[in-house]
Amino acid sequence: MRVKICGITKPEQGNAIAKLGATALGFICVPGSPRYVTPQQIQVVVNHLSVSVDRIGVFANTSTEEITQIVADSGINAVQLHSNESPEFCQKLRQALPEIEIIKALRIRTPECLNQADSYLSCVDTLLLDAYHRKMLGGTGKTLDWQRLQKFRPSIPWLLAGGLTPDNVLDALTLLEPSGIDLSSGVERTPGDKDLKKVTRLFEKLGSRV
Ligand SMILES: O=C(O)c1ccccc1N[C@@H]1O[C@H](COP(=O)(O)O)[C@@H](O)[C@H]1O
Repeated sequence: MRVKICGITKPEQGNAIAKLGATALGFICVPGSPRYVTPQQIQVVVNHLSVSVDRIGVFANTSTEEITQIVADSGINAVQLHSNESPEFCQKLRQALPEIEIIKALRIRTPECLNQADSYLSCVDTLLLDAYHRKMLGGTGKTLDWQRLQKFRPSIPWLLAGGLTPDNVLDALTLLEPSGIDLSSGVERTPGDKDLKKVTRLFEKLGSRV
């Protein structure tokens, strides 16, 4: 199972988290987020890594040109689209960046929102489900109603996000079988400052599932 730890801002924390077992690190490329990092800051974290992990840039309604530039400048190898990006936009991005994994996040406000997934299946590599928040795009700490996701079985891989913590992750995984999980605020002290004790506890809880 993939384990993405998102909102990395510090090189030593990124490397420690990768060594603890994360398969992906996430970098917030959304100005205004307390976890925002520049392409140059991402590059420093990437250069500091002593183990191989995916490096996922998180974007919100950013142009294909800007994403392409940030990919070139930062060393990320996957792009997570976390706002209202259309399937047409995803298709355009795929043409611009054929080698880069495209992850489309769906922020689930009502059970009907899950139906949106169908229109992205042919133009992205991976889906991600996050909880909807009226004022914040992500990193909210809000959980989804996992019971209601039990019928969500898309034909492409998907990641479960939204308010996961070392304490609740096994409850989620008892109900669901995502291809991976994504945690941010549940393993930090303050936004952008990861708590390595919480990350260690996460991997202890996950055990052989990783
Ligand atoms: O974390 C942010 O600040 C952020 C900003 C804009 C878009 C997405 C963001 N984070 C994403 O939020 C989810 C889960 O967060 P949490 O575990 O509930 O705190 C994750 O996919 C992040 O990539």
